[in-house]
Amino acid sequence: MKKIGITGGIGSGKSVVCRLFEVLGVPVYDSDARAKWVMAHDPALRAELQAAFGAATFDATGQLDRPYLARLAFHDPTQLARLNALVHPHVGRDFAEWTARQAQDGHAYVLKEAALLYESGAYRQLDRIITVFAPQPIREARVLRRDPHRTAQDVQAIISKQLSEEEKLQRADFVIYNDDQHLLIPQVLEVNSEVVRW
Ligand SMILES: CC(C)(COP(=O)(O)OP(=O)(O)OC[C@H]1O[C@@H](n2cnc3c(N)ncnc32)[C@H](O)[C@@H]1O)[C@@H](O)C(=O)NCCC(=O)NCCS
Ligand SMILES: Nc1ncnc2c1ncn2[C@@H]1O[C@H](COP(=O)(O)OP(=O)(O)OP(=O)(O)O)[C@@H](O)[C@H]1O
Repeated sequence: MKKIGITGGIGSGKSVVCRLFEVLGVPVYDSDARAKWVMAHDPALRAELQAAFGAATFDATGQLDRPYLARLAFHDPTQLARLNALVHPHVGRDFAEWTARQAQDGHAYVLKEAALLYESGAYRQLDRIITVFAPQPIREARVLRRDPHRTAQDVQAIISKQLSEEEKLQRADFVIYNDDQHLLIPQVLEVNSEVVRW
């Protein structure tokens, strides 16, 4: 079974594009959601996070304090590198287990959706990569609409922690343009046929 990565900067529209692939019956692994899940549920990881980032990492009810971690990680490269080093190996293992389960259902391919496929090294587990592209002003506007708690400065700080779109475009096997100029569905159908054919 082929393993295809789908990446793109914050607000590029990865999740929207993945919903279209799901309509075609393609299983999608959502790295962001799974990272959130392991951080909430894996006792060893919770202990490691608390040791690395202090008692404030979890609130009084035991929930991960995401705004606290976002302030630390998205404004300090050392803290972000520590967080990534703790979380990404868990996501890599979780993806391998998930993929093994999907293989039993006879799918031609699965998708792994992640903002950080190259940065995390996850691309090495994958056969081909799709990049979803949108220009930065459009991405910023989308994220500010979607996440009212973030400021333009927050979004720019996150963008500065991600690989440039130019590099993602250069390294991609397929590009889907989600720039308000191109239609998404025909592009998804085209990529799907190429992946199935190859
Ligand atoms: C720092 C955290 C707690 C902030 O949580 P918050 O709810 O504010 O943001 P959320 O998780 O929804 O992320 C928003 C967007 O930021 C970007 N982003 C997330 N993590 C990272 C990262 N490590 N580096 C660069 N960009 C990132 C993505 O585009 C993401 O969709 C959270 O992002 C986190 O735990 N990140 C580390 C895990 C990770 O790398 N996840 C991304 C894919 S595996
Ligand atoms: N073509 C589009 N037209 C209008 N709105 C869009 C379009 N594509 C995405 N959006 C909206 O922009 C926002 C960002 O899209 P989405 O959540 O899919 O991005 P993402 O790449 O998954 O971002 P992140 O890295 O933050 O997870 C969402 O609110 C989504 O509904």
